[in-house]
Amino acid sequence: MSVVESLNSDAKYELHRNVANFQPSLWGNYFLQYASECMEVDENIKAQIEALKCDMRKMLISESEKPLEKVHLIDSICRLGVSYYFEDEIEEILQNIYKNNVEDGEITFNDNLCSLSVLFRLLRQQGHHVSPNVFNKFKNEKGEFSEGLIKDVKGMLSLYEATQLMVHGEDILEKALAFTTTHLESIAIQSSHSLAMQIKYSLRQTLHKNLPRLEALRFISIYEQDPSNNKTLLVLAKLDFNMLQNLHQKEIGNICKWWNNLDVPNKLPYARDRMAESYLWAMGIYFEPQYSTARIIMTKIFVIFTVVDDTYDAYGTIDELELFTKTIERWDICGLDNLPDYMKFLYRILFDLNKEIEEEAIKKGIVYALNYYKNECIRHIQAYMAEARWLNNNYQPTLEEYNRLSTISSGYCLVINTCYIGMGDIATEDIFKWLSNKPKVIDAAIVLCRLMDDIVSNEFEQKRDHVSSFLECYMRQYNVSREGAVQEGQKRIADAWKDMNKESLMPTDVPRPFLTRILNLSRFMDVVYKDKDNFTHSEGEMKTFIKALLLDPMKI
Ligand SMILES: CC(C)=CCC/C(C)=C/COP(=O)(O)OP(=O)(O)O
Repeated sequence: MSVVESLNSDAKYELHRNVANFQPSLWGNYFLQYASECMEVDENIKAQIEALKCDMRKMLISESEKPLEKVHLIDSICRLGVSYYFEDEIEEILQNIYKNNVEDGEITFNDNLCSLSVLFRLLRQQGHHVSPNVFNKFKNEKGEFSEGLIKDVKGMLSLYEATQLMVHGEDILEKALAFTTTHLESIAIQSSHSLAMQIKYSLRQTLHKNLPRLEALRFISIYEQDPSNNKTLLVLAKLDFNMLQNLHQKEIGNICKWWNNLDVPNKLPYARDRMAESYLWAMGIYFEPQYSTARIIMTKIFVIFTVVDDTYDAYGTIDELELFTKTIERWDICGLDNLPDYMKFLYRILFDLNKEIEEEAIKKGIVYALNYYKNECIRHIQAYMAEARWLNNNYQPTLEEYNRLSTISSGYCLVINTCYIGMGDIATEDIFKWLSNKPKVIDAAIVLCRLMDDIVSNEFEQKRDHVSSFLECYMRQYNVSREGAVQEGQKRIADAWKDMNKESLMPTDVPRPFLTRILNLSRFMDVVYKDKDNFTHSEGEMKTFIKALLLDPMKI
């Protein structure tokens, strides 16, 4: 019996299935047109980029530029999305500034609010401990931020962006955040110039929490309008944007071909088909050319586990799910006979993905990573199963029970594990050991992911039978309103950002590229789950992001 026939026969026997009515994919096989065997970049473009990089490098290391001018240049390089070409130079320049112009954590430059805020943000971004006391000089005798600052809109905006790097206990940054938010909100309403547009954007999407590709896309158009821009840098950013877009198009094209051949949307029509959205998630983790294979594997993780999630959350019956879970625990392709056809099909897809990950780990010489991947995968599925049992038994978990399980079922432990495999042999066994001990930075990212998802998905999920989320558990346990629970969730999300910021300061537990992946995963949550679940309901902003990053080339 085919999978579709077996689905129809289920209907005849009226098995209780919990269907979620997800919208079909917006993209179908649109991306198939980009599928390509050749992943090489056009030689001519490569040469142009190389020449521009060379000029920029000379500018960066030249002695003539004043330190704060270099700080602004570095800021533009980062925001235009090309800092990955100049990592060593940027690190050295900021290191020198830190050595020469920071004493006991205090920045000794005496400059305007805008420059100091940019410098503070860049130093923190690079992991340097700098004190926010540098902003004390902008306070009045009452210890409040001086009203005179309101006229300095650029400075206010820069300070606002700098506050996003705050860690726990930084009262001055909390105050700066409240002060700048209030005033920027009113400036944005009153004013109509281009700065007002930037303010509106930043109030909704801060720089620190934005996905690097989206920031590059936006900042290129702002930088282009800036009369004092650096033309070499602007052209480099535009050419690089198109070069990356071209590579990303080929990757999503090849993934689309694989997905089409599997024919999942027809065979498992109950599940979300979010191939393009999954690619954006993977591209959010790493966009650089060297992560091409890693992006493809991560897209497959997201798109397949979305189907697995919908199988556990909605379609599968409890008996089928118990069988499926046991099959996963055996980690073997044998013994599928007991599974219904639709699950055999799903299991085979998952099995093939595991094989692909295994081959990649062997190729990269990091076979030790596989055991961690397997354990995480099984733990993740077992958490889905436990939630399905709760739902089946109408069990209402306590907040502690919910937190324990839902942080595993969020999938972020599995996602982080797999994305490290894609980083190759810099991912030593110690990195996986560190990860399996759930360090604070991982914990923070997982809590953030769980809560952001729960806050925005809650209403849609509760339309069908769905296990309690953080909101229900918190409301029950503390007898508070939904609003009160949302507020508590938001406070925990803000705390999680502070933890992540703190854990990213030197000395870090692991090299920075591993922290960048976690930061990017959290950024994806901020961009996509801020006020609705744009991954599931992908017709709005998500469609705009995909179109802007993967369809529309940049005009040079
Ligand atoms: C492994 C991962 C992260 C896969 C990504 C796909 C996915 C399950 C997204 C969240 O869906 P959801 O909002 O329905 O999730 P949940 O059921 O956990 O609330």
